[in-house]
Amino acid sequence: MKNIITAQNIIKKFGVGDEEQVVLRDISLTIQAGEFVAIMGPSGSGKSTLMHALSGMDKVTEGQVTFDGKVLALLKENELADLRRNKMGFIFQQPTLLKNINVLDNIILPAMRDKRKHRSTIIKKAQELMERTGISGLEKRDITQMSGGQLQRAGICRALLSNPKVIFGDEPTGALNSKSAKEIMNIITQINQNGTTVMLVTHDAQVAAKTERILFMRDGQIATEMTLPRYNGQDLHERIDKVTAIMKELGI
Ligand SMILES: Nc1ncnc2c1ncn2[C@@H]1O[C@H](COP(=O)(O)OP(=O)(O)OP(=O)(O)O)[C@@H](O)[C@H]1O
Repeated sequence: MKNIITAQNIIKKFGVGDEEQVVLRDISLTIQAGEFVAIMGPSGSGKSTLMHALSGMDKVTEGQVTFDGKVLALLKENELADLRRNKMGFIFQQPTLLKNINVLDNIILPAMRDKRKHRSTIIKKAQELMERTGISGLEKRDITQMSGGQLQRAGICRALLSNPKVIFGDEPTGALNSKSAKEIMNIITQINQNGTTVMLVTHDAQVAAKTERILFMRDGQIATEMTLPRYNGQDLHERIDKVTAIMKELGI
């Protein structure tokens, strides 16, 4: 398997002087292409900061992050923006969609910045993704008339449009009811099973239990990690029990 992300001794500090706070404390890790990873840990332990560092959304204070063979700190701003647009997809708790344009236009908006691609090719791909995520037919819908689950599906379509190598999700099911959360997790699992590397920050043991590798953070470090076999729809309760046992052990 190929390494897609490598972090070497990364440290992230915020603030200066008396205000300085060390949020990531010397983290080294490797993510291989195709992995399905969850990051868990108490509030403030540095989960989102770690994801921001690995995706180049934020710079590290010390250490080095390599993404798909490229050292992020050595890239120019426009190269980093290109890398993020073409090789990474982001799913947030609530997708940031624009209210004055319809669903399809929201989905294709970031991809339209790539002048090498034709609008018709982008629309065709967007429609395929809408079909795959169960929102086909809603192309012209105003986003104020969509449910939370439908909006998240649109956010996923937008994230997948560039065929990213890695999908980063920060609490992607955090704002959804349990039925929608389950459906969105099924879609994300499918994305991973089709070969895309997926990394999710989550507080939810049910979500983490469907992944294959869980990094447990505490106080800016990876306290421990566990691996699980690929989830095949069976034994979810056993998997959740394993996750919660470690959370308990770590006092998370
Ligand atoms: N831009 C920033 N400037 C200053 N401090 C920050 C910034 N981003 C995060 N922090 C601080 O870093 C620490 C870790 O934050 P982070 O969001 O990574 O934690 P988390 O584990 O994702 O928490 P949660 O589960 O609550 O989202 C917190 O104390 C937070 O206040």
